[in-house]
This record gives sequence, C-alpha cells and structure tokens, in this order.
Amino acid sequence: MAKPTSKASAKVLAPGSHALVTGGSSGIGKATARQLLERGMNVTLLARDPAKLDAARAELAVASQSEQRIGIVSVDVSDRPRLEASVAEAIATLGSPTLLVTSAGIAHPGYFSDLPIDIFERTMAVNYFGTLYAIRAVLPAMLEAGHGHLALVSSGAGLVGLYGYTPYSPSKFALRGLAEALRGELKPSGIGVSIVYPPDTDTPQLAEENKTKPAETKAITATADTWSADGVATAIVTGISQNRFTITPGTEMRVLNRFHSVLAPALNRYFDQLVAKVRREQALNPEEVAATAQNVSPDA
Ligand SMILES: NC(=O)C1=CN([C@@H]2O[C@H](COP(=O)(O)OP(=O)(O)OC[C@H]3O[C@@H](n4cnc5c(N)ncnc54)[C@H](OP(=O)(O)O)[C@@H]3O)[C@@H](O)[C@H]2O)C=CC1
Ligand SMILES: CCCCCCCCCCCCCCCC(=O)[C@@H](N)CO
Repeated sequence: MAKPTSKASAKVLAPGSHALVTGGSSGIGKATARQLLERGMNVTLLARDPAKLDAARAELAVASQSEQRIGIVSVDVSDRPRLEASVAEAIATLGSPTLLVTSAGIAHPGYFSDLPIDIFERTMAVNYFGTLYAIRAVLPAMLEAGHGHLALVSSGAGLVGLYGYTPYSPSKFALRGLAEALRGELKPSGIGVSIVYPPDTDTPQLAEENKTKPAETKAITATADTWSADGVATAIVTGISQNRFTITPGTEMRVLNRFHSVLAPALNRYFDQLVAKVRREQALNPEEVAATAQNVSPDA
C-alpha cells in the first residue's frame, strides 16, 4: 500500500540537497547517511566523538561522488547552545537542509532500583531534548524554504513500555508525542514528519547494551527479529520518499504500531510469563541465563 512519491518528498531527497543526520557517525544514523549519499545528497553528520566522525566520513566518502559534500560536526545534542551554533554552521556551509534525521540516542538498560537518577535524566536529555533542540534549530530554514522533512528515530520501546527500559522507553514515548503533536502543525507549511519504530538493530549500541541488559529484557525484545542497520535505513529512506508518518521496520513493529493499545494487556501477560520463565531458569542454572533467554519461543 505504498503511497506514490509526492512532489514535496521528491524535493526532500533531491540530489544536491542537504540532509542533517544526528548520530550519523554510527549504526542506524550512519547507514541512513550512506543511503542519502547514494541518492546524491550532501550530508552533515552530527555526533560527539571526533574520531568516530572522521572514520565515518572516510567510510561514507566511498559511497559518494567527488562533488558531493560530507560535513562533520562534533557536538553533544543535549547542549542546546552548542547544537544551535553547530546547525547554523552546517547551514552556512552546505545550505538550508531539506531533511533532518535524528538518530542520536542512548540506551542504558537495567533494573529500575539499580539505576542511578543520572541515567534517567541523561537519557531524556539526549533522546528527547536532543531531538527537540535539533528540530528547533533546523525549522526556521525549512519554513523559509517552504518544504522539508523531519524523521525522528524512536523505537519499538516507544510503543510499549519494556521491562528493563525504565529510563529509555519514556524518552522514546516522548518522541512519539512530539511527532504526533508536530505533524498537523507543520503540514500546512509543507514540512513532513516521520517517526521510526525499529526493533532491536545490529549496531555498536546494541552490542554495548547487551553487556548489561537484564536477561528478562532480552527475552522480551527477542520476540521481534533483530534487523540490520542497513535494513532500517532502507525503511527510513523509503518511508520518507512516500511521506509516511509512521515507519515500522518488520511485521512485529507494524502490528505493534497498529494495535499497541489493544495488544498491551495480552503482551504484558505474555511478557510476564517470559520474565517468570527466565527467573525459573536463573534459579536452576545461573550460568546459562543469557543462552536460554534467546531460546524462548512464543508458544513456550
Ligand atoms: N540498535 C537498536 O537496537 C535500536 C536503536 N534505536 C535507536 O536508534 C538510534 C541510533 O541507535 P544505534 O544506531 O543503535 O546507536 P549507535 O550507538 O550505533 O549510534 C548512536 C549515534 O548517536 C551518537 N550520539 C550518542 N549520544 C549523543 C549525544 N549526546 N550527542 C550527539 N550524538 C550522540 C553517537 O556518537 P557519539 O557517541 O560519538 O556521540 C552515534 O553516532 C538511537 O536513538 C536508538 O535509541 C531504536 C531501536 C532499536
Ligand atoms: C506480531 C505480534 C507483535 C508483538 C511483538 C511485540 C514485540 C515487542 C518487542 C519490541 C522490541 C523493541 C526493541 C527496541 C530496542 C531498542 O530500542 C534498543 N535496542 C536501543 O538500543
């Protein structure tokens, strides 16, 4: 049921136009930046670590023609004054952006009672406010141009609150609220909004969080397939080209997005069973927790 590519979204992805990608030095952001470069766009990557930004630029240069530009800016998206200055600088260098993709984000899973308050505050500051600041920084230029697109990377954990993700799920819910509220306001100005709900995606972030993720959380997130960053990036770019509001990589996320409030009671009962199963296995065999968590099947 793909909508035809609209004139406005053709402009958003037009060769020679400028896309800003927060979190563009790694994972989903980098994979998306590569596909935008393959479409002939100029891209600015925003992230903190200058070494990762340099490496990403070198890697992405291979996917682009010599006349294409890849800008990199080292900035923390939660630092509003510096982010605003960085976006202004990127606009001065590569022009008014037709597209903003906000992929900068962090996840520190754990048990609620074990997590320090800093993690909750930091997760909201980066995932929610970092996205909000980036949107506010690009919007005046898009409004002046009369077209543009914002693609916000939320998560399946932004549709249902997930065990072990008490700092993270609310930050991704907040993005859903922001996207839904913004959509109608920006529509008359020709600015499109998309919100992306990926399942677990094979990125450095996932590898990192898996080191400390509760076994119960792994059992729950394993009910949806793990995607590649390229697969998610393809879904994002295709979704933008079709001016889709919700972008849901995979059947599980599509069903979850369509029916989350209806499914919630049954899902929560099912997730409770998974948690109980993991707990029994932990009690029987503490060493094999991680392995058994991967083997839980829906009809177990
Ligand atoms: N991987 C997964 O399983 C899923 C991921 N997501 C979401 O997708 C997005 C991308 O995740 P993923 O690609 O896995 O993660 P990666 O860790 O691979 O990439 C995250 C990117 O964000 C940047 N970043 C992190 N914190 C900040 C900050 N404070 N300021 C600026 N940049 C920052 C990182 O660079 P640096 O550290 O140098 O700043 C990096 O470029 C996140 O929002 C995540 O929540 C959603 C669903 C599933
Ligand atoms: C057909 C039935 C549909 C019901 C399926 C329910 C699936 C719930 C699992 C949601 C998985 C979301 C994981 C996000 C992880 C994440 O964002 C972090 N890895 C970020 O780093």
